[in-house]
Amino acid sequence: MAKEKLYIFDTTLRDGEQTPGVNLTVEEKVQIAKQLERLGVDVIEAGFAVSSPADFEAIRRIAREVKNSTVCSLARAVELDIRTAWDALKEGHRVRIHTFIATSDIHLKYKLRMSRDEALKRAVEAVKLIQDVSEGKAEVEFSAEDAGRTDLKYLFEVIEAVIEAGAKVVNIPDTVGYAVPDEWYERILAIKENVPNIDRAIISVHCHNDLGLATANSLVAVKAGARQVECTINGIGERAGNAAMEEIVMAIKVRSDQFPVYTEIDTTQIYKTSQLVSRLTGVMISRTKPIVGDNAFAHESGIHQHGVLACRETYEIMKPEDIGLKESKIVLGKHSGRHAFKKKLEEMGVELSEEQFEEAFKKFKELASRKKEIYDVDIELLIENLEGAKERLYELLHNQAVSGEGIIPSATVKVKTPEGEKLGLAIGNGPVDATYKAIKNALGIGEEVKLKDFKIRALTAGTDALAEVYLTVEADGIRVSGRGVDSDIVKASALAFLDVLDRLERRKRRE
Ligand SMILES: CC(=O)SCCNC(=O)CCNC(=O)[C@H](O)C(C)(C)COP(=O)(O)OP(=O)(O)OC[C@H]1O[C@@H](n2cnc3c(N)ncnc32)[C@H](O)[C@@H]1OP(=O)(O)O
Ligand SMILES: CC(C)C(=O)C(=O)O
Ligand SMILES: [Mg+2]
Repeated sequence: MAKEKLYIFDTTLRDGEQTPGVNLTVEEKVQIAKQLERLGVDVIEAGFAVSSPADFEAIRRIAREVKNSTVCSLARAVELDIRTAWDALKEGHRVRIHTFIATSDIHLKYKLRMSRDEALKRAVEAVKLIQDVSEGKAEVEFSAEDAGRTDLKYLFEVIEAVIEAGAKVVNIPDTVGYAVPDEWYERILAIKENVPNIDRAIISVHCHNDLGLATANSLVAVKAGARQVECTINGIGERAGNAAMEEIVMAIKVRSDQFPVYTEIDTTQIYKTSQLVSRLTGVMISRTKPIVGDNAFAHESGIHQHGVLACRETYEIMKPEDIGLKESKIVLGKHSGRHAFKKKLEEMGVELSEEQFEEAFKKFKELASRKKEIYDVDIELLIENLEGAKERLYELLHNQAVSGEGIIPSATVKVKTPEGEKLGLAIGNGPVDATYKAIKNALGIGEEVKLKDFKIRALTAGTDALAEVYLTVEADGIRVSGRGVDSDIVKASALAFLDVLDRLERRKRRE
């Protein structure tokens, strides 16, 4: 059977922004909206126009600047909300007003203080008003807030009435994340089977994650007939958040055998979008978050690493490239085995006899039992110790860096090399940058050595702490890491850079 399209309605900029502690500027919202457009979402809910001048302006800008996704504003079943939403959207390409009213008895009684009949009437009036105010130019979506806890028969009546009034999308929210999958499937199926005019509208769902079931509930709803899902990037949103878009989209892609639908999301944009949203909202992504967490494509245990090295699919159900990541990670740690360790040595260009290898592996396991993260440089050091101490090619004889308010940062270094002492001078973006440039000048190194990673951490507490700098550079396709320790951060950085250059030179000679 031919698959049907599942519309992806992104509410990162509306429900996602309701995450406590999140407040995006207009510029940030526009930046995220453009990335959502590149990702290929069908609808961007850009905000709630009446709620603040900033939201109004963000919706107005997004409606004007986004061409390939429908832009939407939320509006209560209130005339001012609807008129304000239309004012914000009217210059847009394809726009939608999403109006809502709560339909559960608990919301009607305590929050809205309305009867069921009154709420139904307000819903119908709101749907009609959107069409009048926008002269039919805005698409109409209606949500029955707290539909998960609404009396089913009354819910059928509300949905039938709003469709009759002109709603083209009827959204069924599990506002408080109370539903469980079997029950939610039955509810959506019941709507499909009992609302007489349901074929004139798209059924949508909007699931919250209070019980960790938002993705599961969204997916069963699709099986029951929903053809729009509302979701957010990284699952951010009110309380425990909304259904995470990346999870829904990848579940439908990876398990296409299970779903009668496809999406038009460019999944290779997922990782980039997730990082952008995390950076701008300040909501960190848990390492174990499905799809986009740091560990989603990382393997630390020996048995898994062995499997993945032999055939990726043994432990990976999707490709990192599918979400826009370059590759999966083999992380060395205390659970790693010989296969992964050997692979790492190969990548580092290290060749060992069988005996040396066993010795190195033993030392690696000892180190990994004490240390949380094992960097390449830790392994380099381990191998060096195995082979006996080597004389260094470069030695830092002198370094001086000047920086401060109103001063152009500059540095001088003197380095002992096999060819004699070399002096370097440079200015830079800061004392460390100037020092690196000075070292490059002293050693005659150009742009071919590229800095790939720079980590600094305090080894001890207090302002006199020892600083440890870890550095990775790439040159001529070779990646090398180095380390430097000193109580002076600039000197620790210089030592790490010379360490890395030393290893790079040895590596080149070895190869
Ligand atoms: C489930 C959801 O996520 S719904 C969306 C939630 N998002 C937000 O609330 C964020 C933006 N909200 C806001 O900026 C403000 O709440 C505003 C501007 C919308 C309203 O502010 P205020 O007028 O000060 O009202 P307040 O927020 O205190 O109370 C909500 C009012 O809206 C009414 N209301 C709530 N939902 C609806 C609805 N769907 N249709 C009509 N009226 C509604 C409430 O009954 C209450 O009315 P009352 O003032 O007559 O008692
Ligand atoms: C406005 C509606 C759709 C909502 O966010 C909810 O019910 O959770
Ligand atoms: Mg919500």
